[in-house]
Amino acid sequence: MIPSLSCYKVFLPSLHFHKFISSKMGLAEMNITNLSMGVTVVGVLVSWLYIYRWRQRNKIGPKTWPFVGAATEQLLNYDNMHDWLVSYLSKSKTVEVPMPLTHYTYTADPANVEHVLKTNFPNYPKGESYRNYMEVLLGDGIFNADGEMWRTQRKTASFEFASKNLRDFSTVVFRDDALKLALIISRTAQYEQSLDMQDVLMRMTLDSICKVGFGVEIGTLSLQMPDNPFASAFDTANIVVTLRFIDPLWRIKRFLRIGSEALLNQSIQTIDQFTYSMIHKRKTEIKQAKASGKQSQIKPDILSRFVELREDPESKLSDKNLRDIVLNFVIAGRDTTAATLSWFVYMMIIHPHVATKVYDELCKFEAERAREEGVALFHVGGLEDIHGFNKRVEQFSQLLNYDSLGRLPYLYATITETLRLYPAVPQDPKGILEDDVLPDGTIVKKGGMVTYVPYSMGRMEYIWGPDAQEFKPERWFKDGAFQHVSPFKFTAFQAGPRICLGKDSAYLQMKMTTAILCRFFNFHLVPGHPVKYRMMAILSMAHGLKVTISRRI
Ligand code: HEM
Repeated sequence: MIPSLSCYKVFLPSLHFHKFISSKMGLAEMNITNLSMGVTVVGVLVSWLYIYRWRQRNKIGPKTWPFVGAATEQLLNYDNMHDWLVSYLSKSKTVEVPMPLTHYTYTADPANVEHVLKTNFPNYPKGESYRNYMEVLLGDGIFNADGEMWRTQRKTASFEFASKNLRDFSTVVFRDDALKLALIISRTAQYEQSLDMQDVLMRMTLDSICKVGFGVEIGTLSLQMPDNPFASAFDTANIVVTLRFIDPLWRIKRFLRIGSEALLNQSIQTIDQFTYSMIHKRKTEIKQAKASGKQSQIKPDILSRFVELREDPESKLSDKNLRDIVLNFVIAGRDTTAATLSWFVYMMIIHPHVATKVYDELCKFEAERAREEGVALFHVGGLEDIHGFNKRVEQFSQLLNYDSLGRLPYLYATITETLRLYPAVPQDPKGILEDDVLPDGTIVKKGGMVTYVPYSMGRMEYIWGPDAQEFKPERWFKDGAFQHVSPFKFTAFQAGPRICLGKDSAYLQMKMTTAILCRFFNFHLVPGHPVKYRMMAILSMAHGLKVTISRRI
């Protein structure tokens, strides 16, 4: 306790001196009073904070601080966020993460996931927050749309995706691009060089989706590995919009056009330039084809189909709508597939016994298919016979088509197992329109967000059993046959009315590519290369996947 200074005044002899001293003493008294008040306030604050945190001692999920909620903990764990969530969700199937202006609920409970994605689907749209974060990139495209706008796009796109024309066209595109990739890899092996597999896979899927989506060959997958401004801008935009989810200052940065938001602005300009030029090119080609009566020359790509739809008087599609549609498909089809393929290759590297089983299945398949087609397989005169080797790769690729690829169950299971542990969309947030109670009793409030977490779900023992964290394609088989599981348990493609529209197309490309890669190559990680995910909407590798390669016959 601090004593009051006034008790010393009685000892002072002269009034003048007294006044002088007492004025000085008054100041000191004030300072000490202030100090004592300050100490009291700090004391109260510290006690309050202590009680605030103490009351959360039994809480499962991140502990919060007043005003900022769990934002600090989430920011501190940002680079590791998926595993940070695994640590909480393994203790509780649902965790609450209060944030400054909103409230996040993360769940790995299949019953909750079914409720959100299907049973009470209308209550869980993408939501305003998601829309605000992503609009700059996705616009009004299917990924970012809700309600009627989503329903219309979904209907049209589902119809297009079901078309045999598009499937046949995609098969050819995927085969050509996988073959191109194989020849680049073969050359890398020949010269004993290293290669960033994620980079080449991103190039391959970008080329493919641009061909399937816009009908245009952009040629980023080539031996010269050309820089592509669209691809770099696209990656940057993806990273920055993901950062918005946890950066409370993003709106200010956007307003001031500084930092990450300035970078985003620049990237969007590059993306738009590229996309609008594609749209104009395709429109001109279609106009010319129609004017010369050569409708059959109109390509079966997605953009052409939507440009044609635009001519329907009922359709109100503007250039901006077309831009949003195609960009959404690029986002949907490019990074997801390339990221999955990268994790697949990594799984083959660290699980060589699985790579051997995949290889054995492919060799058997090759022999069977060659017999069926009545073709003699090229004889390769040893690993030095580069020409013969490349010819054999090409010949093998011709044996692959939509139907024959369906006869590789172990390969299919290996891709699926990769997606279980490394889902391309690791967490998927939904808005909340009205207060609701999830099946496990968690109350969710209007305006917050509920996120199902495929990355965590794939690792939960309460879903997959004690070996949940192991990479084991065999888990997908029962009595020798592949067993599909509930999409509310294996959530890599989402589930319910908004289930991924490109699932079959993605599997087609992944099977085509991995069949060629695993049949003819072994991959080895460059020593010391770190493999770690990067925090963005898609689960890609932060440092790429540097490998050396050996050929196998
Ligand atoms: C391994 C590859 C893929 C994975 C793991 C995957 C996963 C997903 C997921 C999780 C969603 C829901 C996203 C959300 O709620 O925002 C989704 C939606 C979607 N995907 Fe895929 N996807 C893949 C490949 C593709 C491909 C190749 C295409 C088409 C070219 C595609 C087209 C779509 C579309 C159009 C939607 C939006 C559906 C809607 O909102 O109604 N996806 N995908």
